[in-house]
Amino acid sequence: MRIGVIGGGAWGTALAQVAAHGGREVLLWAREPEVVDSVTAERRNHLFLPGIDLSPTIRATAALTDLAATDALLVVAPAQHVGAVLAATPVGRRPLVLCAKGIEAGSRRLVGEVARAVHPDAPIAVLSGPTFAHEVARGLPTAVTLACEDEGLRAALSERIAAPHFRPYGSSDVTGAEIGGAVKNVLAIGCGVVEGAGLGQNARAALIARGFAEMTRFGLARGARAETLAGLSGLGDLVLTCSSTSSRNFSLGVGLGRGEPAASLLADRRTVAEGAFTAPVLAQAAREAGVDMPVTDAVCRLLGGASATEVVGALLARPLRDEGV
Ligand SMILES: NC(=O)c1ccc[n+]([C@@H]2O[C@H](COP(=O)([O-])OP(=O)(O)OC[C@H]3O[C@@H](n4cnc5c(N)ncnc54)[C@H](O)[C@@H]3O)[C@@H](O)[C@H]2O)c1
Ligand SMILES: O=P(O)(O)OC[C@H](O)CO
Repeated sequence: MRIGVIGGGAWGTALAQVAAHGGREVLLWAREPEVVDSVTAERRNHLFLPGIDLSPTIRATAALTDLAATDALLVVAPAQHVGAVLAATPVGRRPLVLCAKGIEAGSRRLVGEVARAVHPDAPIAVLSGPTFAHEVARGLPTAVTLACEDEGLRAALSERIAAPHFRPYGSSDVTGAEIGGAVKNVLAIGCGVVEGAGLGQNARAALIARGFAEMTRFGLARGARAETLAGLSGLGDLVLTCSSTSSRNFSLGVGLGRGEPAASLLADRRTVAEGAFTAPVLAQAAREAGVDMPVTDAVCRLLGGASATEVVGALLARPLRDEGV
């Protein structure tokens, strides 16, 4: 199976490195000409994944049409751009493995829904989990969820993507795998705020636990399975992203918690903090589904300029309730 990767950011490049394990050929499409040039000439991606020597079997291209020569595509463009990039990609009936974590603004569609609308004949899989790109690219042990309804395709993709340090666990719950990854980015911004505002580790643990409760409420309402949300792509990724400044979402929250305005934190950044785009869409989708998501609403207020003191005070002042989901 020849693998194509759409997106030469940190994660697309790290996944290309995994897929190239053992000398297997990979074609990486990057939007930035300097990425194509540096991967081709130096086996490096200075822009998005500096310091990593890439496999010589990764070939880079600036032409999406070149991906016609591959058998399966890993889609690693940011969630807000997946629709446009896929529309320009020859796909047909080839499997799309979706690796972006987010919900499309405007349409409020999960990435899988976007991909199905653009390429209805392509089978869909989702790869998601606790995966900092720089760790994966360095060969550190990592496990992910690989969700696909078709059992045979799931097994074939898992075999093809697995490497000694990179272990996919199969699931048929595509929606659950998508929702965990999208929601955890929003919650990670909240955890970053707790850190930046100096609110303590008790508050962070409470936010992770109550955030997981609202991820579960939203996921179940959208047809996800509880076991998926409690697995690598849900709780596993939530714990990772809520605990480290290696996370762009957590770091954005740290800045907000210190009182820096969202606009300046987001301006001119080359890397993506998906939660900032997903938060308002998720809040709207939750309202429409009648699902209570107070932490997500709080993150929206913080992104809109409200102070951490005011937002956290309002969260704590909500009426007392039983724990549960
Ligand atoms: N970096 C990680 O550790 C990691 C891990 C797992 C999942 N992800 C997810 O992977 C996705 C891609 O993130 P990343 O970290 O590789 O990106 P990145 O932050 O390293 O780089 C930004 C990416 O956005 C692309 N981009 C910017 N504007 C674009 C446009 N108009 N059209 C198409 N592409 C555009 C750039 O080409 C680049 O590939 C995100 O959904 C992210 O949540 C990232
Ligand atoms: O840097 P973040 O916040 O986009 O997180 C990266 C990955 O999604 C962690 O699994």
